[in-house]
Amino acid sequence: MSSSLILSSLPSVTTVLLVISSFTLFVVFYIRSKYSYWERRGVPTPREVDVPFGHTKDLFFRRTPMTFVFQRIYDELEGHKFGGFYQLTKPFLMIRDPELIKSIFVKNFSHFHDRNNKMSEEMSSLSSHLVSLTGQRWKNVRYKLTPTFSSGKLRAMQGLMQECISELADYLDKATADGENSEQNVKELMAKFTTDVIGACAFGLNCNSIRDENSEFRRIGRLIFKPSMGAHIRSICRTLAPKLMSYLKLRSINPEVEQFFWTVLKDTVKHRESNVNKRNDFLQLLIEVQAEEIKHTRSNDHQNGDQAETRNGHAKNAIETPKDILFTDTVVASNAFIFFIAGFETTATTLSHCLYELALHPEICAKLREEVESVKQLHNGNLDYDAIKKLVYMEAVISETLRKDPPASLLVRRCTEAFKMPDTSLVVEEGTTLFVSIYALHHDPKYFPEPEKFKPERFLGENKDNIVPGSYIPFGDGPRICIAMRFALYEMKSVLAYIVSNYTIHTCEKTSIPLKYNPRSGLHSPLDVWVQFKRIVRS
Ligand code: HEM
Repeated sequence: MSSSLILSSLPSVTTVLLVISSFTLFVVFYIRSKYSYWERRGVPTPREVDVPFGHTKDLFFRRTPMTFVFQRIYDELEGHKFGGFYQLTKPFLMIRDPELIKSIFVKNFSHFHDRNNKMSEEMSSLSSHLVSLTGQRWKNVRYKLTPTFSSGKLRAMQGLMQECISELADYLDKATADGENSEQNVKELMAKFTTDVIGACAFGLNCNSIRDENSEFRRIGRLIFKPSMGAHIRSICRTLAPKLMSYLKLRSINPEVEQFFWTVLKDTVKHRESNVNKRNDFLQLLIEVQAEEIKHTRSNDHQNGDQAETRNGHAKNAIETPKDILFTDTVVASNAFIFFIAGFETTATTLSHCLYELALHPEICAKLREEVESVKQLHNGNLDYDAIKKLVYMEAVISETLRKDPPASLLVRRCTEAFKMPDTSLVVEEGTTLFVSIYALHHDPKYFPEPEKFKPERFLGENKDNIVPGSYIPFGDGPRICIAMRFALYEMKSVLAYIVSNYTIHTCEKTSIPLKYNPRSGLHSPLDVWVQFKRIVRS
C-alpha cells in the first residue's frame, strides 16, 4: 500500500479534534452534573471542590488523618444542621446538629439501620459480624449477643481481667526496679495489655503479649492495623464502590489473619469439647448461643416433623438445612474475630491518650489517686467490679479523654428507606451514606467551651446534666451503639486504677507535645506516646 493511501484512510485532524473536544465536553458535563447533586436539592456544601477528588483529596493521598479531613468539612458547614459533600463524584451527607443526630440514630433508626460496609463471604470468611451485618440478620445477631456484656457476665470476667493486670504489674515492677524511672511507649504497652485482656475474655487464651515480645496475637494485631497501600485501596473501594470489591474479588481481610483466627478458634473449640471446665469468655457464650439454637431448631423440627407425620404419614428432618441456623460456625467465628479487632485497638488508644493527659496534668492524676485510694479502703484494699463502679472522678477522666480524643472518630449510616429531613423539603434517597464526625462535635466550642483543654469536671454533677444530648457520642448512639461499651469502660477503669495507685506519671524527653497522628490510620490513633513512670514508695 502506498503512503498516500494510508494517509487518506486515517481520520482527518478535524475529526480527531472533534472527537477529543466532544469527549472533554462530555466529561465536563458529567462531572458538573455529579457535583450539582446537592445544589439541585438546596443542600449546602463546603466551598471548594477538588475535581475529580471531591472534598476529601487529602484522604486519598493520605496527607491528613481522616479525623481532621472530616472536621474540616464539619467546620466549613458552620451554621447548617447538615450539609452535602463529595468523595470523588459520589455524594455524601454530613449530619452536624445533635438533635438531628438523635433523630436519625435513635428515633428514625428504621430508615438508617445499616452501615455502608456490608461484606460478602466472598470478601472474607469472617464477614458475618455485627459491624458489617445488615437488616434483620444484624438485628437477630445483636439481640442474641447483647447479654454477653451484661453486669453479671462482666462481674464473672473480673478474675480474667485481674490476671492481665497482674502481668502488667509484674512488667512495670521490673521496669522500675531499684528506683529506676521507666520511660514507656504506652501506645505499644497498652496495646499489649488490651490484646491480653481481649485474648483472655474473648477466647479464654493467655496471649502473653506483655511477657513475650514475639507473641503471635500481638503480631496479628499489628498486621490488622498496619497501614498499607492495599488496605487503603480496599477502604476507598468499600466506601465508594462496594460492588467493585466483589467484582475484583478484593479480600477485605488479610488471608494470614483469617487463617490465624480460624485455626485458633477450631483448636480452642476442640479443646473445650474434651474439657469439662466451664469457661467464662465471649467464645463460650457464642458457643452456648449456637448450641441452644440448634437444640431449639431440633425440638421445633420434632414438633413440625410430628405434625407432618400425622398429616403426611412420614417425618422429615428440617435441621439438615444449615440456613435455618443463624449462629453457624461462620457467624460464631466472625463475631469472636470482631470482638478482637474492635476490642483491643480502641481501648489501647484511649488508655494511651489518658496516660498522656495524666502526665501533662499531675494535679488531675493526684486527685484520681486520692479517689482510688479511698474507694480501695472501703473495699478492704480490693478493686473488684463493685469498687470500680464507685470511681466517679475516674469515669469523668475517661469521659473527658473520649471527648477530646475519640478513637473511632466517625459514625456511618446508610439510608435504607427514603427519609424526609425534618423541617426541610429534602428527601434523603435510599442508598445515601451519612457521616457524623464525633471528633468535630466533641471539639465544637458551642457544646464544649475551650475544647482543646482537658477538663474532667465537664462530666461531673450539674455540668454533666447540661451536656447537649447527641453532642457527646464516643460509643455511637441508638440500637447500633457499641455493644461492649460497659466492658471497655470496666477494663480501662481497672487498669488505670492500678497504674495511678502505684505510679506517678510524667512527660519525658521523648514525649511528643502535641501528639502526632497517623495519616494512614482509620482510627484517631496517635503515633508513639511516651511517658515516664515512677514507682510510689509507701512506708
Ligand atoms: C474505648 C473503647 C471503645 C470505643 C470508643 C468504641 C466505639 C465504638 C463506636 C463509635 C461504634 C459504632 C457505633 C455506632 O455506629 O453507633 C462501635 C461499635 C462496635 N463496637 Fe466498640 N468501642 C470500644 C470498644 C469496644 C470493645 C472492647 C469491643 C468488643 C469487645 C467493641 C465491639 C464493638 C462492636 C461489635 C460494634 C458494632 C456494634 C453493632 O453494629 O451492633 N467495641 N464501637
